[in-house]
Amino acid sequence: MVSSSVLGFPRIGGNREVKKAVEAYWAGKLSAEQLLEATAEVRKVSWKDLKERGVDYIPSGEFSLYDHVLDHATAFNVIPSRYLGQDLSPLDIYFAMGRGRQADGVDVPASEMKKWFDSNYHFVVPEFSESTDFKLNLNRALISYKEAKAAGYVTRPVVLGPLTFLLLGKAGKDAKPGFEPISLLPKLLPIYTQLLSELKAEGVEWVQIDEPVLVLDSAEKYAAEFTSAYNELVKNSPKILLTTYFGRLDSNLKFVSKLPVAGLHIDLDREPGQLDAVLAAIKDTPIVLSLGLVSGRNIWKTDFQAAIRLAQKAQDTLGPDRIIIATSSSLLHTPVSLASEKKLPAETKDWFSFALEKAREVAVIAAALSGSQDLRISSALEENRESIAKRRQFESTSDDQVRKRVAAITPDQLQRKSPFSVRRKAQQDHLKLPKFPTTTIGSFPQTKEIRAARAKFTKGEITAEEYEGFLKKEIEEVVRFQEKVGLDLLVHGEPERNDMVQYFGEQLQGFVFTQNGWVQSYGSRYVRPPIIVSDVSRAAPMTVKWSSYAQSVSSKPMKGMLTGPVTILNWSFPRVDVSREIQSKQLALALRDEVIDLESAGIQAIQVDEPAIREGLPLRRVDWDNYLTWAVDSFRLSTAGVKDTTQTHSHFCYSDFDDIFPSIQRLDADVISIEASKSDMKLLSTFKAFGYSNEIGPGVYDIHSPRVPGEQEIKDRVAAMLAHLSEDLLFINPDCGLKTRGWKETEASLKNLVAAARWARENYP
Ligand code: MET
Ligand SMILES: [Zn+2]
Repeated sequence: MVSSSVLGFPRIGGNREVKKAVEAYWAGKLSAEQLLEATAEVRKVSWKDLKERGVDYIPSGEFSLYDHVLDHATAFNVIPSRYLGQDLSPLDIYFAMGRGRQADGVDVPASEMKKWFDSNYHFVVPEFSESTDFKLNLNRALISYKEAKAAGYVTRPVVLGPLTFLLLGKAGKDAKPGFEPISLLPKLLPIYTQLLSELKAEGVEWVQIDEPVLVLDSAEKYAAEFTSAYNELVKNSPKILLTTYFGRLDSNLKFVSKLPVAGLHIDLDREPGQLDAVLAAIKDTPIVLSLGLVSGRNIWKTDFQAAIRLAQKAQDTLGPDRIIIATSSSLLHTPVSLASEKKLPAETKDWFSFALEKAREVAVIAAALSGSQDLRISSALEENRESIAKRRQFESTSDDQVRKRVAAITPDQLQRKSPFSVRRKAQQDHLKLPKFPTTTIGSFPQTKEIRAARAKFTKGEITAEEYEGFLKKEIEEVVRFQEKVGLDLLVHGEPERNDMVQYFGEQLQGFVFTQNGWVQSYGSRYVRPPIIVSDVSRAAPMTVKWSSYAQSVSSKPMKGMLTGPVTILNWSFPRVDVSREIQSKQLALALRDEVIDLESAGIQAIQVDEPAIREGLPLRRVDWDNYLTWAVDSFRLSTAGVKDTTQTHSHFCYSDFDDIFPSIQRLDADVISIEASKSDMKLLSTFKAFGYSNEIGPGVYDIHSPRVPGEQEIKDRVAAMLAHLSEDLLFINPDCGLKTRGWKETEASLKNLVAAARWARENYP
């Protein structure tokens, strides 16, 4: 019999119960017991839902109040000393690590977060050192297994693998120079052995051990460590399902197929091409293969016929008892259920599958492969065939205008009229910015009033005219504020935006939106990614009204503000019937028209933000060039249509550029702003080493904290920057938008920033 499985489930709860309970606990409105009760209920419902949909292997232990890597670290006693000795409960230590804590005399910043592979989910980076004292504080896998069993469900516990745990971690502050977390493997394995043997003693049949690092190039270096670790772990353990996802095993398959594990999971949604190689490598072993056919990363209904075709191949080679039909990864990256979408047209809704619908999909595919005669299965297959056919038909109805336009893109459309040196002169004459120009990254505080007005407008409680009047008043106030503080290049402040991607998605053709399609970004922060369903085009100008209004009330130059094509694509659920490259170029053309319209409306500087360009980088290095080529071309396509006198800007809120530096240069933006306030100035020497020639504003202070940077502190930063960068190229700005800040600290910080710029003008004339 072919069986079915789900690798992990969203944690938010069907009605955001977990998010609400966690935030209520933080606000002191819920006790720890009440929090745990509320979340236990959500887990119980998830198990029941998965069971009812016919899933054979139901996960447990992957639920989290904040982040599963943080769960794992605290359970294994990997807790930096700064969080200890403050009289905090284990739960509060856990949250302090995730989000920092500033209360009752305790003041500790949060641990670093990083993006989980190429997703928009952030995990808390574990910190290791020679003195890390691994202990099993909590066998979460065992506890959750028992919890599920008591509720009547037999589950397959999920555990983060030892290699992934160490390789995703970093050296803590107390580590000696040159320390590498992987050196702790021998010390760590006994703890895993303890965990696994306790599971075995409890009668657990299978355990899912996640080792997603196996889809990275870097895993190849650790073949010996993987081999010795798993040889050790299998000695006293339930059957191990070694789980990989988000990519392909490639050359790592050589050693992975020889590991003594009972099962292997591969992602066939992302990388269907790896199936043949994997089958060849494991066919003479006893390994059970879990086929990740139902996407854990996107929301499209699975094409059963295509999935069955692929699975049949595996079944022919391995036999029905050695295959499992599974989601490609945890369903963490998808919303809970389509059932709560009341506004999507039925036809559109029929294209999608969220977590619960996906759970049914794995069960149906498995039953079909087992030759089930159940009428419900045959009718599910039939419905799926019809639905997919309808979707294919819809997908084939293209917007020919848009497609032709993409096909007709010429190299000169990617090229500004003159080289930077010529443009720079033209822009100096045109914009007349002083030396060390001051500017901001776009947004100003999104106040309660702004959010309330937006909510009223959405609910129809105020008219479009009233809402527009409100926004114009906001814009004018923000402009007056910037004039008063003395900034040089102004912005309109973005009060109209609900979100930097959603706002544009809502105005473009080709997107649809969910009411309840929440996906975890980090901790209790969830986003609702728009879904791209068809060819993208711009029906009408999107921001021209706001920017030109802002310009009309000031004599200082105004910077237009757009989100870039690659960022809109990476923060949406993309289509799967056309490539990401095509979608990105369609977006780029729509933005190109907007950029040209802004210019025609008298806007002399235009910023196109691309904060997501780096996270979209493929996991395998061989795939980088292709991605970077179309990503950079898309940015150029959106910005290169303007005159030499118009200054283009771009913004990235990170500083990890070493790997992609030539691509940043190739964007050929006149000015870029980057996050350099938290990193040291080493970054800037990279710019110097690569001979970066255009203008640049490395953030002079960190906007992620309410702390006001002193005037002297900013002067010192500017001076340090000038040791690396030419004084003619330096812009002075914060390191990201100010939307999450309050007005008080914004005013104080920007005054100091302007004072520092004035000081620089006097001291570096
Ligand atoms: C995450 S980058 C944000 C850029 C945007 N223009 C803002 O200021 O909010
Ligand atoms: Zn930013």
